[in-house]
Amino acid sequence: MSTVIKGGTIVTADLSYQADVLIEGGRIASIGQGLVGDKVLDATGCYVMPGGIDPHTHLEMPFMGTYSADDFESGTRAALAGGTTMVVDFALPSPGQSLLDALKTWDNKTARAHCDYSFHMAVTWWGEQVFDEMAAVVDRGITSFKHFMAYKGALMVNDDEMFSSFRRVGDLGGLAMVHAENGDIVAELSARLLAEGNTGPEGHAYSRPPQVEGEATNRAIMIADMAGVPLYVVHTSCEDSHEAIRRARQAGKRVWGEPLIQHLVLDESEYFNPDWDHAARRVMSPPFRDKRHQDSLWAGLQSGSLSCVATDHCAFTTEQKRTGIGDFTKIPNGTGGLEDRMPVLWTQGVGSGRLTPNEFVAVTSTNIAKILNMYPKKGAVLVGSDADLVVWDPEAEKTIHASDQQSAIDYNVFEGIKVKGLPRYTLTRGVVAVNEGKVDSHEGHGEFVARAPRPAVNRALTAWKELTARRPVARSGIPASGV
Ligand SMILES: NC(=O)NCCC(=O)O
Ligand SMILES: [Zn+2]
Ligand SMILES: [Zn+2]
Repeated sequence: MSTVIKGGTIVTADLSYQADVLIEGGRIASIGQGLVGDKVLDATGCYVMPGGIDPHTHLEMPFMGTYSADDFESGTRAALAGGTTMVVDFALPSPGQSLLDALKTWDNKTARAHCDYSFHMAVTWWGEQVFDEMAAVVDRGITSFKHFMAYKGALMVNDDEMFSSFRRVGDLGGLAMVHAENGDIVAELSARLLAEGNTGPEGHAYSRPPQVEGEATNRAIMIADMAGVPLYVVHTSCEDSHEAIRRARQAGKRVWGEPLIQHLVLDESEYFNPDWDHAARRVMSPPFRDKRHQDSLWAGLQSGSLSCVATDHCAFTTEQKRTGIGDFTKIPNGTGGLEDRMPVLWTQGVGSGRLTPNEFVAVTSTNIAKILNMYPKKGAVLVGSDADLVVWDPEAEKTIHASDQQSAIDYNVFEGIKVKGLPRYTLTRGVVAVNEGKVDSHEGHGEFVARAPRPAVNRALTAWKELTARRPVARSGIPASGV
């Protein structure tokens, strides 16, 4: 059966034009005028865009003694409700665990996924086994490797481990990723704050000032440069980190930065709320910042120095957050946003004139599809691309309330925010998952998306490194090695 989307304006990262889209077998079969299909979706007054891709989620993630509350069922349902048609989650070996065992665990979480998904692999420890298994992970279609520079004593890796891992990622044609915060300093500041009686959720923000992020971002950039590997910096939250990324890009380094929708629109005043639950529900790393940092992130999206907007969706219930009463370091870190990323970014970005509709598509879908080497299967409206599409009604409005969200948690950090711009239809590989604004998605429809290495960038970096490498000076009569 074929489906035709009629009467809309196609909006991609580089073009806007009026055309119908014909879908057959889950893919875009034709784009043009007057197309005919078995089923018709009316897109009059709407934009037809590539579905969103969220490159940063933690569904059913074991973390800080518990599991994040949204799994691949509720998480991907929430994604589709908000116009996101693919998520990329993190397979997370515990320190000492085989990467391939961790991958099996993550494979087993996905049976009920409503939309397509892929994985990044986290490198949480280093050794010969990790070195060897990374090749098998790449063969499985997972080519991006995340390193935590924070969470000391749990997930954090040190500089020597990161350098070894980055070099291996480079050789395999992969992408290095970092959670950039100086974990040693965070641990020191946390201990001092607790000793001084600063035990509330605001202590979390005080323990992670922008400097810890700026320092770690710059360090990761320099280590990646020395290793000859491209680098993706997740949840860039502040000018200090953005500045390091901007400078690196101006110097020709292959570095990308990812702000979160939370950091773009929510600020640190949330942590000063006298209601403990309110503040703790917003505890995440890095924490929310002030307006100066938010302006920097928006400017980065506008100018291209920041590339993708994600959610880092890692949702915990109020009950789970309360583990940290009396000690902020025990509050599970993470917030939700999968259902809200696209409508909130559209409203506060396109609605305010800070982003064009084309830039919106670039930062929610196309850029990451290219960075993760799945373009134009994903992130495009082209003949042959997967029909992961959102028919976006720029006039549809709602106020965000936890009471009508898909996520399993009991609150929403965007509660009360008004959005204008919502999906009329969301299609996942041609199957309608949001119909006339109502969620009607299909458990188990989601498939794993394997990604091939992208050796061209890595080869270019390696070739340049080799060409410019420091070499021994040949001296007549003096042997290179001692006698
Ligand atoms: N960001 C956060 O606070 N929780 C999820 C894990 C991570 O990305 O650091
Ligand atoms: Zn992180
Ligand atoms: Zn994360």
